[in-house]
Amino acid sequence: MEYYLRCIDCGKKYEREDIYTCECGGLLEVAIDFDSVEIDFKFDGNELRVWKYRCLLPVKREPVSLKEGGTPLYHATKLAEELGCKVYVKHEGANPSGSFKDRGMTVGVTKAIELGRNAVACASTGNTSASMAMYAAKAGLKAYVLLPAGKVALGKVAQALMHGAKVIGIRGNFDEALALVRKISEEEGFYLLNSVNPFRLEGQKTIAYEIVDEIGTPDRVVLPVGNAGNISAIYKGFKELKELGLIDSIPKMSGVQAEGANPIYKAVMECREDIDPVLKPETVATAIRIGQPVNAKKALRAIYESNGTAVQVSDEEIIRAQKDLAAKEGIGVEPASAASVAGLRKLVAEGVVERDETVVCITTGHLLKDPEAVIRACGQPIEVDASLEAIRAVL
Ligand SMILES: Cc1ncc(COP(=O)(O)O)c(C=O)c1O
Ligand SMILES: N[C@@H](CCOP(=O)(O)O)C(=O)O
Repeated sequence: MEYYLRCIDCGKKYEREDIYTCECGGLLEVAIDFDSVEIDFKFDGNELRVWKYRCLLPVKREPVSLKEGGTPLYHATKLAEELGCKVYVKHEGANPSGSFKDRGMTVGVTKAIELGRNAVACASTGNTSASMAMYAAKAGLKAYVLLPAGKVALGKVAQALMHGAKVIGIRGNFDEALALVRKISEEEGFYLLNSVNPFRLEGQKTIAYEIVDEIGTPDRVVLPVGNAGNISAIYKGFKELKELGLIDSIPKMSGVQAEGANPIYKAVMECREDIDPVLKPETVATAIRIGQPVNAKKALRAIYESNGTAVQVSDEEIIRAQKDLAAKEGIGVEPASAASVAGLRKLVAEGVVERDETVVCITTGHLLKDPEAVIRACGQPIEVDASLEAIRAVL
């Protein structure tokens, strides 16, 4: 498969692969030469995993893989009953490190090795660091992580530490950490694995491929938006399938943000092509506590070109959706992931989603990522004396 990097703003093409942005400052995307592609997979719902679609992934060597992808797509019957549309939940929390980031990291870390790098780096609200540390460990690379100190869920910090990353908390927010890691990576020659890296997003586009593989093209995909890489990647995946003649339509890409971290939502409401940063983002969904999404332009194009939309939800709505997914559908997700269902509820209430639509909500991370949020939402377990009487009294 032939491909090159192309600037989404000025269109400049690059054969070299060791860059993240264009000379003009624009974001880069991997442009595939479709005439050179030989499709060697079937959409038959079988053997789902990222590397099933290798003929559409821009790597040349054997991938660094931990068997990512192939995540369950649940028919959420109780939510469907409540909302009056057909609802599926694609649970990305079932990936090896517990989030969708693994799809990106398997490609990104493979590219790091192709480019001869021995160290990778990222800024993170948690999941990117957990995933990068895991894949760096598998590949034998050094891993450096910058986190907003005290603002990352404990499960994610634990993963990054245990997989051997050097974890540095900064007294600042995620957006500041990202600006710093971009500079330090350039100075030190670290391979940057945030979603500004176009190769990482290539792995994440396989979410679209897997959805089509299992149920065909849905009418709408609803997902949480933070740094805005995932919505851009999934849209790219659907768009490629359409350009290859493998599907006829593209789902309406619908992004959900927390009220306290909502730059994409605000831009969509004002029909703008770029954002005004939110300088002090705040939400219980720490994974999407991001005020200046690096992929804003790509995400806004994905939303407009697919006739999608954006919606904002409150922290209370997020926690209610998290509890409902867990208690009514048996799907355990972290708060940011539940934003997808909270957002779908709002879109149905506002009449944006039509009753006969087939909707896929992406739940991006596992419940166990953020145990402290669970205790805040559900309280501590009851403690009683070790006797049957005491137990019966609280049943
Ligand atoms: C669990 C979870 N959900 C959603 C997001 C948002 O994804 P994106 O940054 O690609 O918009 C992130 C991280 O960014 C995340 O960790
Ligand atoms: N939620 C993210 C934030 C960083 O996003 P990225 O996609 O640019 O790596 C995280 O898990 O750190």
